[in-house]
Amino acid sequence: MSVEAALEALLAQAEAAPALGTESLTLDAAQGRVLAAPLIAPLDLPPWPNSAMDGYALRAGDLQGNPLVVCQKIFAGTQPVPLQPGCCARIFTGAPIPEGADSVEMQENVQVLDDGRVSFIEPVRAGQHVRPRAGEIRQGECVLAAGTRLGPVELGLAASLGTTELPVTRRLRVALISTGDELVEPGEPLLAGQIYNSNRVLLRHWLHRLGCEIVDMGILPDDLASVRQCLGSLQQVDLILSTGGVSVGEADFLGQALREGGELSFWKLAIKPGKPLTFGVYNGTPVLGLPGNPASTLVTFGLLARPWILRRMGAAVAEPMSFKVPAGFDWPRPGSRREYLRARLEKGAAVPYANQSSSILRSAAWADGLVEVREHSTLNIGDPVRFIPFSELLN
Ligand SMILES: Nc1nc2c(c(=O)[nH]1)N[C@H]1C(S)=C(S)[C@@H](COP(=O)(O)OP(=O)(O)OC[C@H]3O[C@@H](n4cnc5c(N)ncnc54)[C@H](O)[C@@H]3O)O[C@H]1N2
Ligand code: MOO
Ligand SMILES: [Mg+2]
Repeated sequence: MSVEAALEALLAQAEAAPALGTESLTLDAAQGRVLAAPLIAPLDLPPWPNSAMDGYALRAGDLQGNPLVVCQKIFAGTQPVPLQPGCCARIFTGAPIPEGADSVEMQENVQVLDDGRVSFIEPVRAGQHVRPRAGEIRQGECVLAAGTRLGPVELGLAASLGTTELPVTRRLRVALISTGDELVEPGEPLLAGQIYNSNRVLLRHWLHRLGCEIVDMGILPDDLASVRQCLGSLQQVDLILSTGGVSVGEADFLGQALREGGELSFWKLAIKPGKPLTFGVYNGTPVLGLPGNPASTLVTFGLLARPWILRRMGAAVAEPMSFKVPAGFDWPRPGSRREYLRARLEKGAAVPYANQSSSILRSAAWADGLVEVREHSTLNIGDPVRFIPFSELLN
């Protein structure tokens, strides 16, 4: 199955699922969540015209080349009085423009005369350096569309409108399972033949960044009964996410558990790393079985699980932004699978980590992102390749 077909099937399944409930959260609690309804501006922004500069507010038409009398001083946070003809006002950035004024001149372009009047060195264009009422946002406008992921900027914008709470989709409940008799948790002694469970920490943090609630099932032993018992026990979750045990080994049980007790939707993609990715349903709960190799876990989670999770939570944009960069390598022997190399951007070109073995997580720590190398196609140095920055994938 191609990467595109798998992604399409996953997104279709996410969209067909019953919509998640919503909840109202304070701006502080809403970080990383998905807006469940459009944010409509409750007021004009700015609510009243204010000065963009430290200088003098005036009516541009008053300037017939003669100096103006400074009749008031307006600090930000104070209220001005209407401007009389022949007057101008000393004004500071952010302060309200007095009624009757239509422009502001910077103090650098004004000469203060001995008698306190000011003469304007430069011609003044009506409207200059004034931030008009509703110049940024008009009351009733849709400021953030439903499906927007709420980060610092979106939350700041909501605050600028006086919003204290936002409607967001509830957290997706994701059961996280690490399979493998060889696994132990960091902190335990490493006995012969054991390795530390890194996928669990990788995915816990990643799921947390995506706004998910984690039901951590820890490590499952490699036996069918344990896998089926665990899958069967998970009723109240939106997704079962497992790592390991999805290839063709005699200790790989996830596929069998799905075939016997649930539904195996698809298995094996034309992707490297991540070929044995498995997707199915068990007792009505979607099950995503990621490969155990940590780099495979990372690539399949980033490119396939993450879009499913975001779409399931109602995010308008589920897929990461990517862009073309010149390949800093050649690729004379293409394979039959789409490859995602962990690569750095060096002098604007994509340079892959020396060892692309899918068990090497450190390649991702070293890299800036993934370079997509298409199946069956050779590459010469300098050819454009699609680059997906980790800054996109990991958030
Ligand atoms: N004869 C074949 N063997 C394999 C094939 C194949 O097509 N023919 N596929 C290979 C590919 S591709 C991948 S990817 C791996 C995936 O195998 P599994 O998903 O079954 O993963 P495991 O066998 O359970 O583990 C693979 C590897 O990763 C280590 N691992 C597992 N879980 C963790 C974890 N939580 N933290 C850190 N490391 C983990 C595990 O010790 C193994 O070394 O199959 C290939 N085999
Ligand atoms: O698909 Mo695997 O991750 O190539 O080793
Ligand atoms: Mg295996």
